[in-house]
Formats: sequence, C-alpha cells, structure tokens
Amino acid sequence: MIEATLCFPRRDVDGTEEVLLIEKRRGLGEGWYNGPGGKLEAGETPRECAVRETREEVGLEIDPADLEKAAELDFRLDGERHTLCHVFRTRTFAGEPRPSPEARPEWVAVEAVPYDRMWEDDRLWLPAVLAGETVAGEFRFVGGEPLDEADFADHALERGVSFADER
Ligand SMILES: Nc1[nH]c(=O)nc2c1ncn2[C@H]1C[C@H](O)[C@@H](COP(=O)(O)OP(=O)(O)OP(=O)(O)O)O1
Repeated sequence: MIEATLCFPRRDVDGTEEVLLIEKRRGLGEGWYNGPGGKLEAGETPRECAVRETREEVGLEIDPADLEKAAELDFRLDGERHTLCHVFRTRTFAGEPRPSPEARPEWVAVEAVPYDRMWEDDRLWLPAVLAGETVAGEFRFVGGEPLDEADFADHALERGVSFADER
C-alpha cells in the first residue's frame, strides 16, 4: 500500500476564501486539479511529507506545526488497499506559489473549486475539508491499474473524526 499526502493552503483575499490548488503536470492524476502532495519517502511522517511536497511542487515554506490534519482517505482498487492519503490544511505559510515540473499552482475561490476537473472522489470529501471539518473516508475503485483510469464505484464517509493519535 502507498502512503501519500495532500496539502491545502488557504488565504482570505478581501473577504473571499481561497485555496491553493495545483494542476498536476505528471504522475497519478496528471492533468487534473488537486492539492500539492505526493508519496511518503522512507522514514518520513505524513506531516513532513506534506511540507516537503508543497515546497518541491509550488515553493511554499510551511512549518510542520502549522499543518492541521483534516482527513484520512483510504483509496481501494479492486478490493485491495491501494493508497492511504493524509490530508492537511493551513493558513500559515511563507513565500509565493511558483510552478514546477510537477505542478502549476493556482489560487481558486473555495466557492469555485473545479470539481469537474478533479478526481471523482474529491467532491465527496474536499468541501468538508474546506469547511474546517475532519473526515475519514473509504473510496472504492474498480477496473485495475492505474488508479486514475479505474472507475469510481462507491464510498463511505465519516465526519467529525479525531486525529489525536497522528504520528
Ligand atoms: N483518489 C484520489 N483522489 C485525490 O484527490 N488524490 C489522490 C487520489 N489518489 C491519489 N491521490 C494523490 C495523493 C498524492 O498526493 C498523489 C500521488 O501521486 P503520485 O504517485 O504522482 O505522487 P508523487 O507526486 O509523489 O509522484 P512521484 O514524484 O512520482 O513520487 O495523488
């Protein structure tokens, strides 16, 4: 099973709530919008991975302590656990987003998140994450690798979960 992260930086511009998304330029979900993120490296905690991936992909610096854990997503493919994704959000970061070979960053109004250009599961959990809730979800795909070409089948979502035991 792969362990991965997603990070959603937030800001308020003259009363409009925005979230930093990326258009992914390569890898899983290429061509779709998502948060910065990626796979854990050996010895890394999810929090450390989210900080590193956000730095590598869009150039923002985040103190790991400023990340708030928002979700745990269990992506299953053909009945097997495929990817466990840890989702974080933060309003505290340094720097200006810049593009990289992996990602083209874009500040988007929370009211205008392009769900039709994202993973099909995102519309089920991202609104809650952007509303400040905590969620745990299981999302089942069928049809074989790669995950981003499989068919989304069904899901279960729990709200108001506690991540107190986060490593
Ligand atoms: N169903 C899904 N919905 C979603 O929103 N994000 C998903 C997802 N399944 C995987 N992801 C995200 C989690 C993680 O941020 C990313 C993993 O993609 P990659 O394998 O391309 O990782 P990396 O960006 O680390 O790539 P490498 O640099 O090649 O390791 O995709």
